Amino acid sequence: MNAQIQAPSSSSTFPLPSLSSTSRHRSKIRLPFPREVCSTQWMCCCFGGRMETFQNSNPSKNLIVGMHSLGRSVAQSLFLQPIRSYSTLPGVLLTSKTPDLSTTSAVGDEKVGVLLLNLGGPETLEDVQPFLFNLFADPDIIRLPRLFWFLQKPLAKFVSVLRAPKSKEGYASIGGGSPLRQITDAQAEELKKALCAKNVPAEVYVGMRYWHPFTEEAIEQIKRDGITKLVVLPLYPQFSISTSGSSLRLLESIFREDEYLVNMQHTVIPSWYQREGYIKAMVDLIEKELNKFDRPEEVMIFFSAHGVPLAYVEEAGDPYKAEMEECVDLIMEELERRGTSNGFTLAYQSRVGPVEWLKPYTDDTIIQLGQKGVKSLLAVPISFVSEHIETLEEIDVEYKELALKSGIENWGRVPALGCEPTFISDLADAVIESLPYVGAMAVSNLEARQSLVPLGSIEELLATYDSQRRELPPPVTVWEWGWTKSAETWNGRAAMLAVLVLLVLEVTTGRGFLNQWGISPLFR
Ligand SMILES: C=CC1=C(C)c2cc3[nH]c(cc4nc(cc5[nH]c(cc1n2)c(C)c5CCC(=O)O)C(CCC(=O)O)=C4C)c(C)c3C=C
Ligand SMILES: [Fe+2]
Repeated sequence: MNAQIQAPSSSSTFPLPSLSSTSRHRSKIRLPFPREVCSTQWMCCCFGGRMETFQNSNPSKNLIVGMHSLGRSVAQSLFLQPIRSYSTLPGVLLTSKTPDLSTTSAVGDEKVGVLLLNLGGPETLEDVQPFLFNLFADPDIIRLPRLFWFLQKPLAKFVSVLRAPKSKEGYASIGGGSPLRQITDAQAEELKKALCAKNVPAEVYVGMRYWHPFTEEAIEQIKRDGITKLVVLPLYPQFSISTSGSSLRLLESIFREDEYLVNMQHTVIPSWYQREGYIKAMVDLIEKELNKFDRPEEVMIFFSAHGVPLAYVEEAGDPYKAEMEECVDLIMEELERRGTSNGFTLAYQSRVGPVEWLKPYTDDTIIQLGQKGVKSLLAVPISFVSEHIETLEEIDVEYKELALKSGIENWGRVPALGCEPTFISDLADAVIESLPYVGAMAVSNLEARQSLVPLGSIEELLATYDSQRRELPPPVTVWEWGWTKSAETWNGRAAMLAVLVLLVLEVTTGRGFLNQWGISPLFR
């Protein structure tokens, strides 16, 4: 084990250890949290000791990977806990997957709730522009330098109006709206049933970041229902500042303001891509689609993940890329264990705006694969567990067309997990495993709240990988003459500044180009 763990102080986070990867080609996983001194007892119980116990009693590699998943997910739910809950760790961690609820008091007098966090999507074409406004108004999506924070909303209005026609076209082509709400509601329903079947009755809520039902609405319902223990489960397998991070940031600000919520015990499972059940469910779906090809062994498995701007990973420390790569490795290892050893590629799709995003890009990669003579391609959407515009339109229509044009003859696509029973059952297990670690909260005064509640820990979690928050250092600082990357960047910045100046003039004087075009009410 190369993991090092912080000694948690009453106000510090439990870190996420870098588990030694079982990957064939992974060099190393970047640790998104600072490596500091560790409470040896805690580390031993939670990781070192536990891993040994499992390895001794169950030498199969399969199981070890599974325990990695368990260790990681439990660790992830733990690192948001206050120090006083960790005296319960060792015993519980060494028990079976389903803890004895009579000792964890997860039910009984307690009312357990699960809050599923998701992105949300426009339900009609009229919703598209306001949905895009909400998305671009999120400082975790458009990250402005501190000096320009006051422009976040006007800029969001501007960008959302500019993008709306293109987005509307996409949503129109998939039936006039996003299926996300319907699918997430169905997942919530199935999760509730799965929890009940595992003897953990719980209410399951859906809180969307950018459209209905908004996270705020879900929280109101949670309060009305008198939930006393809450498990927060973002529906993104891998963590990104722009997705789970943004939702947690919002949740933290809601919790901070609310007396009821400050008193409610909760825990967070920030990412869960390593879970055995999730990996197996993905592999089941891949195998099924592979077998539809005439020659399954010749098919290139093409993982396509939603991209993020490169600076999120390189400057802000977003663990997204590392988690994505590890997730793909785990899936390929499980496939190999089952006797499938196809070639595979990971690429990133859906970039927006002028900055550089994670590479390789999906479109470029498809063209290259065609040039290399690949004839059969199976696309696997990997960053999201529901069908949505980027699977139904971008992959199924745009990338398929590009692939066929590029010389690929046989095309297939793995469906999103949706309500796959193995997947839902694994989510239920993740919730149950996290219950014993739902934190006790401080109630009395602000100081106590700041030092003991997990909320403060969310803040620290966010700060550890995202220390500069919105102030990302410029990706290119030195000017180079010619049609160079730096020239492009500086031109882009100059244009951006000009737009900002025009917007400010528009807002302050009520005159300008938007007025002339008759769209000035945008800023009201
Ligand atoms: C893991 C998943 C996602 C990441 C990471 C992510 C980052 C990210 N997205 C945008 C901009 C847009 N995203 C849009 C839609 C959208 N994004 C995700 C997931 C991730 N986004 C989903 C599931 C959806 C679709 C929801 C649906 O309605 O079906 C859109 C709107 C659609 C469009 O116009 O293309 C935008 C815009 C950025 C800028 C970003 C990282 C900074
Ligand atoms: Fe997105």
